[in-house]
Amino acid sequence: KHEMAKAESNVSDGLTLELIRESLIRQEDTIVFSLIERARFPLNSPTYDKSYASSVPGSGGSLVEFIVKQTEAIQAKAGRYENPEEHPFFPDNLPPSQVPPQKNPEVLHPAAMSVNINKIIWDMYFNELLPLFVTPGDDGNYASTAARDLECLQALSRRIHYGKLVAEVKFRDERKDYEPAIRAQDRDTLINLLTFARVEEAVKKRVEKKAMTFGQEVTLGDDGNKGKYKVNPAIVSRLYGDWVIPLTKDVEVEYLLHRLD
Ligand SMILES: O=C(O)C(=O)C[C@]1(C(=O)O)C=C[C@@H](O)C=C1
Repeated sequence: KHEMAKAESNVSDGLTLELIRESLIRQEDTIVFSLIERARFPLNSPTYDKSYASSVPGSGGSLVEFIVKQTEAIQAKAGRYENPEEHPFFPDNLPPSQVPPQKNPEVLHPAAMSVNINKIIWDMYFNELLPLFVTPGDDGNYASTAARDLECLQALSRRIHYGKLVAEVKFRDERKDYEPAIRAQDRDTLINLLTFARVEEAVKKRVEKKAMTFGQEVTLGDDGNKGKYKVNPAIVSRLYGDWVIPLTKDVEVEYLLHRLD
């Protein structure tokens, strides 16, 4: 199947829309599982409270900011952000990679480097999404809570910034259609070109089903827990419909606008 997809593509590096969509589908598993893991804890609002962590040296903000900045610094040294699929939430003052450079194939246009919408993802996650899928309350597990938040943020960020690869392959496949719109810097036409409404509907239905499947209570014996899920499947579908897909499309448009620079 993969070989066929490759053969159909005129692209030398084997990048095809079909392969990229397979990766997006696989990443749905990671996102749904990371939400389930976060939902084990209640909101735990001190995790996000600037006064709670103010005595932690170098936190400069909340406990979650401290965990994310420190983790990103370690991962930067290990070469994580040399990979074009990874984007830091706090790109300023990250230490350089200390591992030998990897030979990542140059798939994307160099302008891709400047597209990072993690600030928007951060605000969406904490202000809109989190209150929808965790229970209110406080069990004191703030460090674990922050670690789970980081996993959700990284999974969402990777998926949304995959829009760069999606856009690149669409551009190569339909250059004649995309070039005039890019020259005219015409966002509306670009959005129309890159939108597949039926694919979006399928994505939303599939993530809802994954939330039901992965988030069910597994018991031996009676089915007293039937219909109870660890994360509300309707909210996972809404996460995709309201945020993940629109933000992926924003990344696609931003990337395409600079594709001919
Ligand atoms: O699969 C694509 O073609 C994408 O561009 C990805 C995606 C998505 O975010 O799931 C975004 C826009 C399309 O309308 C369909 C799906």
